[in-house]
Amino acid sequence: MHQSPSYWRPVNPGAFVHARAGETRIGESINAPQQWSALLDGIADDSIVLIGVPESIGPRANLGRGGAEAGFAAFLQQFLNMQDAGRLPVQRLLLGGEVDCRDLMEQSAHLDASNADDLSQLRALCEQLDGRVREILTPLFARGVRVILIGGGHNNALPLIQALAAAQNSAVGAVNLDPHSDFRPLEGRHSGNGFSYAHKAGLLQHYQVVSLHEAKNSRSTLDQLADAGASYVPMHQLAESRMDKVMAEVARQACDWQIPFGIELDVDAITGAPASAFNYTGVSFAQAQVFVRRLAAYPKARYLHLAEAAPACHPAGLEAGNKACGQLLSELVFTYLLATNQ
Ligand SMILES: N=CN[C@@H](CCC(=O)O)C(=O)O
Repeated sequence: MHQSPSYWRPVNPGAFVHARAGETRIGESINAPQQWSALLDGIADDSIVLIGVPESIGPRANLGRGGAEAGFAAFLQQFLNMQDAGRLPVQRLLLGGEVDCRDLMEQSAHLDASNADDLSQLRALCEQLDGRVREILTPLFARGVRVILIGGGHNNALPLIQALAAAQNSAVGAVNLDPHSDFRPLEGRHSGNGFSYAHKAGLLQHYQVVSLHEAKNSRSTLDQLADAGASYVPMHQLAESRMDKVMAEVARQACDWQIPFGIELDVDAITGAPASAFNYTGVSFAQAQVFVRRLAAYPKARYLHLAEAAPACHPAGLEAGNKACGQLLSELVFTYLLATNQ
């Protein structure tokens, strides 16, 4: 019997499925253990465990907008109602539940990031959340599985890196598709400094950002990034290059690291994707798929982190945002499943 992490909650796929006679929806066939011990026991050699973190404390503690708390539910609503027609490798997925963020979200609800005291409290709550995410992920990585984490804010990169490093007993790497480096100062935890905290702790040995926008990062952030030995492909260079060519080189470098690494994707990198930092001039969805596909093919790529999808940030409102986030996140999960299935 394995002790369940204090803040783990199973997801009941049946609550999302609209059944239709003669069809099998993914939510009807997916393995979604309702006990932590059953989740661990259900892990096979090629399993991929999918975990959600329904929170927006990190983005708000970074002076951004809320909404990312609903990204995981939008994904589940779409993905679990898609067909399991036996053609895509969905049977490798274990729906591994979610990190319980309800009490932290409640405590954060009245906090106003424009007030200094409230901002410190938001950052303290974000640090508490780090511990919960890390506690759930560490035993999963220790079992050798790949993880897909659907946020929540990009703050959850830190506990992902901490958990992978703890399970591997080594520093790790990360490749991030993001206009922002999230290498902001160590000013208290939020969605903009997951990688700088991980670097400071000696856990992030290699870091590369793809499609970084050189006017969406401060001078001090870019200087810190350079001092850390991290590299990036500027967004303005990407516009003149073919994504598959760029990613072949990025993936070759990640492979040369010879350490486990994570695939980080902030959906605000994608043009028109609902997110706190909504982007009208980002990469196309097809380019984001190339990013995931090229990296996921490597066995040392141990996780995919889909961060910052925030349905309420869609210009046409919540309903459109749920649809958009549900479809974007589902397709990125399919892309990852296919790329890791070779
Ligand atoms: N992870 C996102 N980082 C961006 C987000 C800004 C926002 O939420 O508006 C940053 O720190 O600049």
